Amino acid sequence: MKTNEGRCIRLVLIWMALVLCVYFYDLHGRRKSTEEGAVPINAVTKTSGGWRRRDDGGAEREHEDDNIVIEENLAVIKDADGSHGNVDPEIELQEDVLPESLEVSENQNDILLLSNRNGEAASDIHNHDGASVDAENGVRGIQNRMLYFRDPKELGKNDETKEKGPKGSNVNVAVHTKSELSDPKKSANSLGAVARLRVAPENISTNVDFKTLTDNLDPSSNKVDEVVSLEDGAQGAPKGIPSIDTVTPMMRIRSKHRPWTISEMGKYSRSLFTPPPHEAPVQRFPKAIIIGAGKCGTRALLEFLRMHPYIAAANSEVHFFDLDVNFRKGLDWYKAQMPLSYSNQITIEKTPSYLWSQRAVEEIYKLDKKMKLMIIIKDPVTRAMSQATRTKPEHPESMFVENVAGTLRVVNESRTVDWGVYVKYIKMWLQWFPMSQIYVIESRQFVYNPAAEIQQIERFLGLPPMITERNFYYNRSKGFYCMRPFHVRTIQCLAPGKGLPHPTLEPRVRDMLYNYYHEHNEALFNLLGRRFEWKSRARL
Ligand SMILES: Nc1ncnc2c1ncn2[C@@H]1O[C@H](COP(=O)(O)OS(=O)(=O)O)[C@@H](OP(=O)(O)O)[C@H]1O
Repeated sequence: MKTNEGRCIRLVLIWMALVLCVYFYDLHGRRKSTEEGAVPINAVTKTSGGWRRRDDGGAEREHEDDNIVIEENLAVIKDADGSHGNVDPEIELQEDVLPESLEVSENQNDILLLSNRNGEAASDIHNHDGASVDAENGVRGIQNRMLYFRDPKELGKNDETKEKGPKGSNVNVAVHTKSELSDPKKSANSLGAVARLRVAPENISTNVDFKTLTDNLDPSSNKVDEVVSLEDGAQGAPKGIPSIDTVTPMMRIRSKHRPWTISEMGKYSRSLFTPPPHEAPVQRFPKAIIIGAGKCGTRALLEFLRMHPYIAAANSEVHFFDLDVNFRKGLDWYKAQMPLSYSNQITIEKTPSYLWSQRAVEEIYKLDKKMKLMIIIKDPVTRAMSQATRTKPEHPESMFVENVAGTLRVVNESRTVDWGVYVKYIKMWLQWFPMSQIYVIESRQFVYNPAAEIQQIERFLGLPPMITERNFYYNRSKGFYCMRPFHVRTIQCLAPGKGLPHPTLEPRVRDMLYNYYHEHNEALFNLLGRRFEWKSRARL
């Protein structure tokens, strides 16, 4: 009897101890999640001055000074400067690089979509037709932005693929450009292009951070299982590859820091974006285009605008209207370059050389008389220098002046010089479009205060005002603002190739250029009805 009683008491005590453990564990967990600042997504609403958060008891709290970053299904509260919490080190957005981070998601397809750091599909990086790939080691080809791997059901069926393992194992993929492959040094160093894909078990979605992985990979240790060579300019995919429509997707790889995708926008917060009910997203022609000017900040402008949930922006420069090779492909091809969008979004693209193309003016007008056009311009001498910096001539002066019979003259027929005569080109557009459809931004204003400029563009495009200073982060070492999009917790800066120091130009040549541009700039200020603080005529 006594033993039974004792047993009962012991059981009760164990039960109580268990209850207490669960209670403290739960309490600790809750506290931890509050300390980390993560709350369910449906508990936060965006307000004009910040965020409103509803706590468990239903009480509402304003977070004016805090920055709430929407992550997968949580809203993470951070200090206003973004320093609190786990903000990743800066992530560079690169224009012409290979995948930075890949995600394998879902379980029923045999398609891999490779994106670069901009979220651009691999085939887009090199050409718009798709690129051929090394068909060995399970890689079947690339088509319509999709890279096809051997059906994982086949993995393990022969020696070649066995080591890659069945579902749930890791596969390392190296993606190289053709030029990288032909240069052994570059190839060895191109670990930046290696990523490990997880052949996902059911419904597991894995984020693979490219940078972290590459740190762990040793090029000499032959750890790469797949080598994908993207041939520049190669046409189409190997035969026999089913089209996207006929293949059930099994794995989709996408850039972790890729731009906002529409299917996610509504999911994150309906206060940020609400797709029209019962509507499937489709590709549409742009309603607004950044037409130029090259080297004046067009990429920054596009990426900053892309943060707006009601904007769907094409990733790469499309070059449809200016390049014969693309123009010949027709408007269907053009539309196919556009991202999926809902009818309440505005599709935009940027191709900085449209500004200088007569055909672009006429064809864009034919496509849509109501097209909104955005032009960002900078001091033309700085623009010319920016262009010269990219081509790295030993004597940049040779790009601007020539010696004719012992006298120096500005080579005004050279494109580097001529493209800075903005007034001539804006007038060309004005022959077809009214000024009310053309928005001109001055690059320096944009560099110093991007939020204010983007807010004006929101008005120009008729978009709900959403972008604020909170979406920007000033990077002192770069001297530029970087982005803090709504939906990712990283700060995103433009590629390091932007903002490189310009070579010094011989003062005499620089002054000649300023003198050359003087009257054109004056004509531009008259046309626009405002002046920019550009250096004026120099004394020679
Ligand atoms: N936020 C931010 N981050 C980085 N760079 C910025 C930014 N805003 C403007 N810029 C300026 O953009 C210049 C490059 O212009 P584009 O993007 O139009 O170049 S391109 O025509 O697409 O090649 C580039 O010119 P350079 O300084 O000569 O590289 C930058 O000055």
